[in-house]
Amino acid sequence: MSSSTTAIRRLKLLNRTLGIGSMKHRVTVIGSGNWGSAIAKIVAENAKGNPDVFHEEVKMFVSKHSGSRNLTSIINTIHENPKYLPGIALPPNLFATPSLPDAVSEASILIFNVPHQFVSNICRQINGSCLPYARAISCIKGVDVSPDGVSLFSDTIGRKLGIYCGALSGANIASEVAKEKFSETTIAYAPPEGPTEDFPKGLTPVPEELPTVDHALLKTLFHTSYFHVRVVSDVAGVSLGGALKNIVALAAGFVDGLEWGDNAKAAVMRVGLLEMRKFGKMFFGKSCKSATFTEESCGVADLITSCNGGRNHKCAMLSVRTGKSIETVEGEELNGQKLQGTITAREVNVYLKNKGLEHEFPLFTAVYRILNGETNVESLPQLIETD
Ligand SMILES: NC(=O)C1=CN([C@@H]2O[C@H](COP(=O)(O)OP(=O)(O)OC[C@H]3O[C@@H](n4cnc5c(N)ncnc54)[C@H](O)[C@@H]3O)[C@@H](O)[C@H]2O)C=CC1
Ligand SMILES: O=C(CO)COP(=O)(O)O
Repeated sequence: MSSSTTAIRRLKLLNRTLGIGSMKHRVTVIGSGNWGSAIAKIVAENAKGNPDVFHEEVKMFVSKHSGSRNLTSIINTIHENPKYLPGIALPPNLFATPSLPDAVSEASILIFNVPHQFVSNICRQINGSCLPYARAISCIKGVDVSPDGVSLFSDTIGRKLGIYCGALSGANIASEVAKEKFSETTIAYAPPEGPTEDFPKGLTPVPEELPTVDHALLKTLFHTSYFHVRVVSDVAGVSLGGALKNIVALAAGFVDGLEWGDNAKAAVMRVGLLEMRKFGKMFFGKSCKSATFTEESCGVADLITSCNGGRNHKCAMLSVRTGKSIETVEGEELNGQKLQGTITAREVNVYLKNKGLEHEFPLFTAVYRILNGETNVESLPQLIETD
């Protein structure tokens, strides 16, 4: 490095330290549902608390499909999201906007937090509006499956927008986090250093005037005294844990619906955890670490919380108890919130069937067949029985 480059760097460092001419990150949350609003609350609080790194104003995109007229102006007036996160005060520095271009055009950090079935459409609407050097985090629990391929939503978002996207997932029932009850989460962030298949020219660098987006900065943005963040590099493990546990949570709900007791539920959770890990190993190879499923919040901890207090578990249980379809229960019970497990079970099954691998994942396959009316919940034990 030449002496003049070193001098400029020193000057920038000094300026940054003194707050002169330094740039700050602008943060936007894309999504305003149950988890979208809870995460927006946290990052808005942390943005305000770290004025040297972040602009105080955090934007939150509110879809016109939110099912509540004027939700944007209601949120901005009463600083609460009465549709998706009622009773929780949102910070006044969080600004809701119904416009995606307005939400993303100046943001250097984008946080994606919408039900996974809406991601492709949202990316299509964003394309071309976001900063080329923006960095993103996906809080989405789902996988992007087509008959011949399975992708992480972090990769899908990154590829569609031409920016790097990491992932956040953990044992995080939104209503508990929003009430500031203690929980942990896992963030995975590992941007490539050189050219890759998705980024043949490499990533557009974050301007030097902006604070580096690294593990420490992400912790500053998401960590609180009640929401403990661990940052790792296994994006596949973090994303798959959150997506696949939703299928297992449906199985746990079915079992609870039959009142088969805790041993039965523990059995489907054990088998489910093994299938989650096997899916990661089989389709994501070395980029997915076994330890992520057992050591991080995004793995076994999320499985436990979701199989007890999650929406997938609740709707599956009520479906068995009432004899109503799970889609009917979802419509009646969730006030517009969306299940991810039912869609994921079907998407994963299309992929496994196409590969001739349904038999390798008997629990995932059984859940799909129960949802599809091809078998009944009472058959679960024999469907997951091994030799
Ligand atoms: N709620 C929770 O406890 C947690 C949820 N997650 C994950 O976070 C992601 C987002 O979930 P939530 O915020 O809970 O969403 P939600 O289940 O509350 O769904 C409502 C959201 O969907 C949006 N929406 C509805 N119809 C739409 C459409 N046609 N186009 C675009 N958007 C539409 C609404 O605007 C709103 O943002 C999901 O992948 C979920 O699995 C992760 C951890 C906890
Ligand atoms: O992911 C969750 C908790 O970590 C919430 O799961 P549900 O979508 O089943 O409510």
